[in-house]
Formats: sequence, C-alpha cells, structure tokens
Amino acid sequence: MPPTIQAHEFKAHCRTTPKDDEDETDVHMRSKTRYADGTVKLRNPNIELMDQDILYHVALGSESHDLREMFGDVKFVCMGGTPKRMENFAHFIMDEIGYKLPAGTQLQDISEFSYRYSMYKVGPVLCVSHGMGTPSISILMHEVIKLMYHAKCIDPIFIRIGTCGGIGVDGGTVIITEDALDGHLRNSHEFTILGETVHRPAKLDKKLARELKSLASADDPYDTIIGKTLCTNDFYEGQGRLDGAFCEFTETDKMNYLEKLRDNGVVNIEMESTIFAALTHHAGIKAAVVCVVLLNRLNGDQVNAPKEVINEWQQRPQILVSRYIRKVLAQHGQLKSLFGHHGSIKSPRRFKLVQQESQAHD
Ligand SMILES: O=P(O)(O)O[C@@H]1C[C@H](O)[C@@H](CO)O1
Ligand SMILES: O=c1cc[nH]c(=O)[nH]1
Repeated sequence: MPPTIQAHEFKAHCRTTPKDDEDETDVHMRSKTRYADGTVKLRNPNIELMDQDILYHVALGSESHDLREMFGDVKFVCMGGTPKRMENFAHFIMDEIGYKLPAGTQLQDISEFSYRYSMYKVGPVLCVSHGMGTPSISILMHEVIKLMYHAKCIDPIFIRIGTCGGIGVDGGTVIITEDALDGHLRNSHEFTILGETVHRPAKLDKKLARELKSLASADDPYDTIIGKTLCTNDFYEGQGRLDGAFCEFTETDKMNYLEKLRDNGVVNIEMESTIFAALTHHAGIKAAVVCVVLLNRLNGDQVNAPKEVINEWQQRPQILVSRYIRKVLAQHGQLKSLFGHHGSIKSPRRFKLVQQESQAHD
C-alpha cells in the first residue's frame, strides 16, 4: 500500500512550481530533475515511498516488470497522436538506425493490453501514441516520465511528431515549434491543481529546434520552418472553425482571429504543444515538437487532402526526426549500420515499402 500523505505535507512537497513570471536556471533545474549520474529524478517524493508504481494506462508496473532492463537504454521518446503513426515510425526508425530485432521476433505493442495507448521500443527509441488533446497526452506523459525514472534512463529527449493546421502555410510544410502558446497567446500551460490555477512555462529546447531545422535538406520537396504554435483544447470552435456542430461567430470574426495569430508570429495550430512543453520543461527533459501542416487555415477549415497525400505528409516530420536520431547515435558511435553520411535519408519510396510491410502484418 502506498504510504498515506497528509495534505499539508503533500502541498509542501509539490509546491515547486515557479510563478508566472519566474524562470529557473538550467543548473537549478538540473539539480531538481537529475541525479548525479544523469538519470531522471522525479519532482514527486511520494513515488519512491511507494511499494510499487502501477503505470496503469501503459500497462506496465515497477514491480510487475523489470523496467530498468526493458527501458534503461531509451534515449529518445517519440510521440504522436495515433497508434498507426507510431507503429509506422517504429518500423521506419528501425530501418533507419539499422536496428535488428532478435531472430524470430517482431515488433510488439508493449501497451497493447492497456487498450489506451500504443508503445513500441526500437533500441534506444521509444515510440508512443498519445491520443488527442491535453488530457490524453498529459496522462501518458506522467506515466512515461515516471517510466524514465524507474528505468533509470539518462537524459532522454522527447519529441512530438504531429499534424497541425497552418496559418498562411501550405499543406505538407513541416513546422518545428519555437514557442508553444495557449489560447490567450501565453507561453505557458494552465493547470487546475487542488482547485487552484497554476501556470507552468511551456518551454521547448531552442537549441534542439535549431538543430532539427538544420537537418532539413535543400533537396526536400517541401519547406521546413520554425515558428510559434498555438495549442487549443478543441479542433472546431477552439480553432476558429466554421464547420463544427456549433458556430456562433462569423467568417469575418474567424479571419480577424487568424490574422491576429499570424501577426503574433503563430504559424500553426494543434492541440498538445503547451502541455507537452510544460511537462517536459518541468521534468528538465529536452523536448521538441515537429508537425506537418494538413491545410492552410487561411484558405478553409476542412481537411480535404486525399488520404494518400496526408499519409505521405505525415512521414515528413518522421524523416526529420530520424535524421536527428541518426546524427546523435552516429556522434556517440551507436549507429549500428551507417548508410550514407549522417543526416542523409532513405528515399520516401523505401519508407513506403516499410509501411506497406507493416500494414500487411495488421
Ligand atoms: O499528433 P496529432 O496528429 O494527433 O495532432 C493533432 C492535434 C490533435 O491531436 C489532432 C486533431 O486532428 O491532430
Ligand atoms: O487544423 C488542424 C489540423 C490538424 N490538427 C489540428 O489540431 N488542427
């Protein structure tokens, strides 16, 4: 049984959140979120007092599984909305980093029996689906951050691979988030904890964003840009769409709003970036968000690109992230088979074959 913790003790333990306008230096943050050997330290003293920690929504537990043995080598946690995208990414990254599964085995959905999220592990890369919106990704992230702690992972890097609507940006463009903004254009995420409003900075790693951008190739038949991302709690009214079940504003209101976003440097809209940035920053985890644009919202609301086109677009953030993973592994002499110089990519055609294979296994 977990120990009982008095409310005032709990508050004293947990009230480490900086105020709105405060920030923490990297050194201060590191001492809060890392042990001396670089393994993840939780900002919650209750967990280590518990006999076991059940990561219910990913169907894992600190006593039922040897989490250190299973996940201790994880360096990159890649997440995206759908189970299929993350399964495809797992197959793709396996090929890209030359990772070989033990003979006679195939990739398995580790969280299959949670019936909530999907999780695949390819050597140092964990590929997890997070569902749609803040509540879904928030639950997943608490459990995955705890997983990093139980597994004693060293300095893991989290990357969200998503889709979004563009503001003055065409479908197929890849956008790396510079700052994640909430619906009030604040660079923070608003939590309600014990009935109180708490803001945590929605900070992503700027250096990582620049590094990802540097891996875009002049030969890519699409643009890769960096900009601000608006995060909303809804796809329809929350993103100023006229085509939801309800709409109580005019097209002019909508366009004025989108123009205002553009004037504030917002280039895309999605639904997870502020919570993703806030939780990773609070955990001292380096993180980035890379999304592909499905439509230019200045031209409409409906996602009407053909399925095959959308499928090809969704591979683009994955290609960029795989270049980054390959580069880091190569720097550490951990790339099992190097094909071409680091940062080079396989052709999209080859990726398609990998996807078809994985679909054939469905
Ligand atoms: O990662 P995905 O493609 O799920 O991200 C965006 C934001 C919402 O989750 C969803 C809305 O269609 O797509
Ligand atoms: O317009 C869009 C497209 C994808 N995801 C979003 O949240 N919005």
